[in-house]
Amino acid sequence: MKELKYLNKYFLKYKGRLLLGVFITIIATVFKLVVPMKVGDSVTAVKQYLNGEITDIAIVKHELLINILLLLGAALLSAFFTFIMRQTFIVVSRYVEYDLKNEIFQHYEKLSLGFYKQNRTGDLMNRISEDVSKVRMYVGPALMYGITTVTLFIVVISYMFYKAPILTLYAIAPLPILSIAIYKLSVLINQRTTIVQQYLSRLTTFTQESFSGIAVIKAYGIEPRTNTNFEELADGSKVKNIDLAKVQALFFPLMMLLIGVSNILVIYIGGTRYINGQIAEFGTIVEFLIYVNMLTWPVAVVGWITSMIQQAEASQKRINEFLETEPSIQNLVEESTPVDGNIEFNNLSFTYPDTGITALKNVSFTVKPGETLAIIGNTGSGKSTILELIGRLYDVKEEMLKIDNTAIRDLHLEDLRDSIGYVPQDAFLFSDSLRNNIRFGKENASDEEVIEAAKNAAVHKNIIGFKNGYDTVLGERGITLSGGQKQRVSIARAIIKDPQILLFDDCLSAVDTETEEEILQNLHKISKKKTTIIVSHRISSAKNANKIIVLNEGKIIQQGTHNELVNSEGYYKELYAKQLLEKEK
Ligand SMILES: Nc1ncnc2c1ncn2[C@@H]1O[C@H](COP(=O)(O)OP(=O)(O)OP(=O)(O)O)[C@@H](O)[C@H]1O
Repeated sequence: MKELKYLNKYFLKYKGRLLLGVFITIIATVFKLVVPMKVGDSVTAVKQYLNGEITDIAIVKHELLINILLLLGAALLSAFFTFIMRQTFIVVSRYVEYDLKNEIFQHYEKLSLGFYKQNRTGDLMNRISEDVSKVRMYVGPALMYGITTVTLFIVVISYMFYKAPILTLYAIAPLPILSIAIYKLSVLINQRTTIVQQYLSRLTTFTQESFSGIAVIKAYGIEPRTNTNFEELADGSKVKNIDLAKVQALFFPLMMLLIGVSNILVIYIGGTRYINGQIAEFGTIVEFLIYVNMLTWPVAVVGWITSMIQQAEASQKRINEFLETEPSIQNLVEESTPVDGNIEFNNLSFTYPDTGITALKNVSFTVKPGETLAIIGNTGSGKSTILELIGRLYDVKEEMLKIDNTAIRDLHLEDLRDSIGYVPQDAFLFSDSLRNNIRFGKENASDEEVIEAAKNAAVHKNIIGFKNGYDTVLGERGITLSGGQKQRVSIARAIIKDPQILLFDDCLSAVDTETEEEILQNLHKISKKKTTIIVSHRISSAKNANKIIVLNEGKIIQQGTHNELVNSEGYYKELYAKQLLEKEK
């Protein structure tokens, strides 16, 4: 229960509703008690008439009528209060589920990129959906049935002892066995359910990947292999589901068996004691039979509740693990720190904490507002890492990276990120309209602004060519757009933000050279007072930059302007010659 203590704050938040729930549960239970009482009284009255203890049939009829009315009233009231009881506990559990999901999601969003690299997306999703659902079972049904059971036990068993103590002992004797058996069965059911869920999630992942990668599957003609793999997984899932069904099938027969034993004991012991005169009223036996049946479900529920709590504890532990994870990148300043965009790398070396790969070694350069820096280099030479550090996705030593002469960690994190327009290498578009995908950079942007940004990113013509224009909804991961179109929508998103620093990570790789030229010219116009960094493999993207640095294995091996670099021996000149040759071919 240690982990579940985390939920106490929610119990406190909804204490009013919960207390009302407890109160209503008690009332509903008391009304439930009236039903067997009145059935017992009715049977006793009939028996007394048959024995000749009551001679006037009118008296018996009158008592039966009163009993029926009371019975009906009590049953209706009990049903009504049971309905209200569900409205309190189950509704609270839904509120808690909602709060907890929001809390987890908001916490996820605060966590640093490293966290997402270390944990699989499926796992993150499972904790926010599956685990929260299991925790809800503790807050809702487990609590509700727990309170109902305790109330019913106290009220019914006390009354039974009051009526016939010895008979009560016999009647309730099999109930603990039932509770333990149901508990054991529930544990088994849970174990098998977990396995079934694991199979299901493997099947879902496989199916999702197959559909996402359908183009590759078709191109390689591996549909038969994919079908076989699916069949194997589905077969495994089927076997585990059958295993689960077998133990589930035991649940009700086991319950019936033990109720049967209790009933036999009540009839036998009750009958014997009535004959011996140890029980005064015949109706007591009938009354007890109803009580035993009334108690059976709550007793079975004890086992179920126990396993529900165990599962919730395990789930809450997994949730707490993430909730207790602190974001490795934290905002350290209170006051607002507007950013001008003077970027300074000072002998910066950086090693990725998770892999230990040293991506940058003694890198130094400066870029000022109004300037464009181009970074050229082989794959894996550390170009993207430079951009990630400017966005403070990772921390470095204070003196190594400054913006506006202030260590990057001394800038307000929100101000820093607000001042950056970042276009990643792998353009990610949401399954939404093109307009909203561009607006993502500026939520309240007008249609004119969206069009202007799209024009600057040289994608406007493509967009208006679509039947629905800016309202074209993109499929999952923007599959309706070509690679180059996706890159340009992603550029438009950064442009519309109108940030002080623009970071382009090899985002023109999929556009032809003419379009590249058009975009670069537009960028030149709009970034007159901004700091721009363009990462590229192409000389054409870099040539007009104020400064170019060439990276190799994390080190700057050349720097200068295009003219300076083409006139000195080295990587840049060779690349230029190679790309010029390719263009002429
Ligand atoms: N998130 C990460 N965690 C650990 N190592 C990383 C991470 N990102 C990059 N690296 C490693 O750091 C090195 C530099 O990578 P980086 O992405 O900066 O290169 P790049 O020059 O941008 O390459 P490309 O042109 O292929 O995009 C590589 O060896 C890479 O494997």
